[in-house]
Amino acid sequence: MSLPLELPSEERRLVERLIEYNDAYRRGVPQVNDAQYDLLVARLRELDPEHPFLHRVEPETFSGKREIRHPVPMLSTDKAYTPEELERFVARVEKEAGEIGVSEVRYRVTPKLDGLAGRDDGTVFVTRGNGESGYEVSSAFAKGMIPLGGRGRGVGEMVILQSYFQEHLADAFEHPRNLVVGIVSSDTVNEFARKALDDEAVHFVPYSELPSWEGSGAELLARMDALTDELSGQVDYPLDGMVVEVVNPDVRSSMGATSHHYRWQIAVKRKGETALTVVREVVWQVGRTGKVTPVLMVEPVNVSGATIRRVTAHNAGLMEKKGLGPGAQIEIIRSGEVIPKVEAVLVPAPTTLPENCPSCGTALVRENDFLICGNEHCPDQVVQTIEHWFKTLGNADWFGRKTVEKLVRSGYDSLEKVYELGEDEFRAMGFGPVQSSNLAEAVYLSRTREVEEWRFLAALGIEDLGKGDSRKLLGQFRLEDLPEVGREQIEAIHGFGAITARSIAGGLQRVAPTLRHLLGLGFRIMATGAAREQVTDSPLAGRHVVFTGKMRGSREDMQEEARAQGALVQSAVNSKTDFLICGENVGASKLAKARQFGTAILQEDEYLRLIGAQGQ
Ligand SMILES: NC(=O)c1ccc[n+]([C@@H]2O[C@H](COP(=O)([O-])OP(=O)(O)OC[C@H]3O[C@@H](n4cnc5c(N)ncnc54)[C@H](O)[C@@H]3O)[C@@H](O)[C@H]2O)c1
Ligand SMILES: [Zn+2]
Repeated sequence: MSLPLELPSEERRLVERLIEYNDAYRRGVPQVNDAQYDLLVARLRELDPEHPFLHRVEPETFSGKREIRHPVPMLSTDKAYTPEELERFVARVEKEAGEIGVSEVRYRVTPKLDGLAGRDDGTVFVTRGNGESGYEVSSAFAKGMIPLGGRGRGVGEMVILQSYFQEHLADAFEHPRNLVVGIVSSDTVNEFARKALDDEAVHFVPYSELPSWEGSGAELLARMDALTDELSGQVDYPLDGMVVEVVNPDVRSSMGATSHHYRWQIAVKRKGETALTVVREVVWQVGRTGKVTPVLMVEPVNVSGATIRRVTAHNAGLMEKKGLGPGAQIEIIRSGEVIPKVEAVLVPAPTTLPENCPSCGTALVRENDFLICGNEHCPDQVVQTIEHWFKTLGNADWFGRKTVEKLVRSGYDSLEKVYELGEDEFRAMGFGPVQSSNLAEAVYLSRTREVEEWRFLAALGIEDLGKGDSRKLLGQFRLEDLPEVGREQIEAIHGFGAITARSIAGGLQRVAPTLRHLLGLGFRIMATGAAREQVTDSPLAGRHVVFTGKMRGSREDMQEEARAQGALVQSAVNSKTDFLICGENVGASKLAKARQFGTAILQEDEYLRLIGAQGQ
């Protein structure tokens, strides 16, 4: 067992962040977009090309599901972002083929589906997991996922029809993958997912069912762009490039695999595809913090396999400067995200800015490039605040956009009011009996399940105060003291500039009554803040710990002490658990689980010595 006693370095922080982002992404609640994530991965490769994180499949974990080993590993893919990188791949293949005496190598190209990978052997259906073993999600078919071509067709991808997503779900979900993950990972499915399943829009597509092209390396290199267009046009699923692979079995087996990808396979990604279109109409939307921003409704156009109707244009200033009014001809770019951006304006058109808030009619105020609605009871802002709260807390599902809109329309237009809601109130608003009971349960769970202090703070949705800055702030101040913290005190913390400090201080004052009210409701908040920051040199700092069996002392006290030393105390062992601390009469299954996950197992005495050695 190696103890985490070295000082935190950029590299370690970076890896911790990557692990957290990857985990969130695999759970269907990404915290950053793919391009941002890939940048961090590139930075790690620069710092330490040999880092283990870069040489394994980025794992996904679904709790409460049976783990099943794959007969052959399900690996990630190597990536080529430029034609040169693809040329180098072909050169590597041809060299290897030459060495084993194969003169004619065939390549196959298929669209790279952007969903959740799975393997269906006809009896059980398993996710990719960590590549070696995955989680059984056979129930997905009973829920209504359609196995394309029937059961038992091997590896493939769980996806939702792209046109269906654009039409019915693009407003409620950032990415179709998040919805698919939601369907397979939890026992219940939300209202959107239920409808998508009923409408037969959620599929498991075996890779063997995909349209494909086959040819030589020279043809491949000459035609890659055209092939991408042709194949994209033949599928109605979200795509993330093309997969190029060697067909010849002998070349495949001689090239083999790394611990991360097969050497005979590569994903070809375009940096972002662009298309030309015309602005038809400008729709203004109110954001959570009152910013009123434009969405361009454009002449429908096809970009990387998806029909685009809406394009973000960021702010009022940009609308004026670039001339993005109705009739403007624009080049749009789509790089990973579902909603594309303006890349260039080829023929500008004048635009008029709205004077009143589209949601509540309040006169808008101009602040630099932005239009602001200053009404804190503005319905659109309140809806997003409540939605953001539940999404960020992440410990209770069910509060999607449609549901929250209904609450706000019924007068429950603040977090204070939402926490007064019980089953009867939900029914009175017109929710069905099952949904009412689920919603009441979710309100209860969100209050009683443990939540990290920084997450709680970030969930309040204060402008400029995301998760990272919430952590930093709580490293210096206690949550309950924050409303009294002034701009200068925030500015004094490393990493906060004058402008953000002022905006955060203002935001904290605005939410102070809500914060005090919520704290009074007795949330189970795990101190991750000021108290913990001082003990980062404890061997428990940031570690996931589970206590089990009969302890000599009180288990509650031991858990409390562990938390005080910065540990995250869990109730059950999972892949994240670092230490299992055992008292007497420990169940065999807990131990087996710990061994399976490589968790360090400590007896009570050993543990006490470990933390006791600390202060010396
Ligand atoms: N936004 C975030 O927070 C975040 C976090 C982690 C990872 N990511 C993204 O995930 C990606 C890396 O993760 P990954 O390894 O899961 O994905 P990948 O992009 O490397 O893709 C590999 C997978 O593609 C699948 N696939 C789809 N179509 C296929 C086809 N036609 N043939 C063969 N295989 C096909 C396979 O199952 C394979 O496992 C990166 O693009 C990264 O940006 C994002
Ligand atoms: Zn408003």
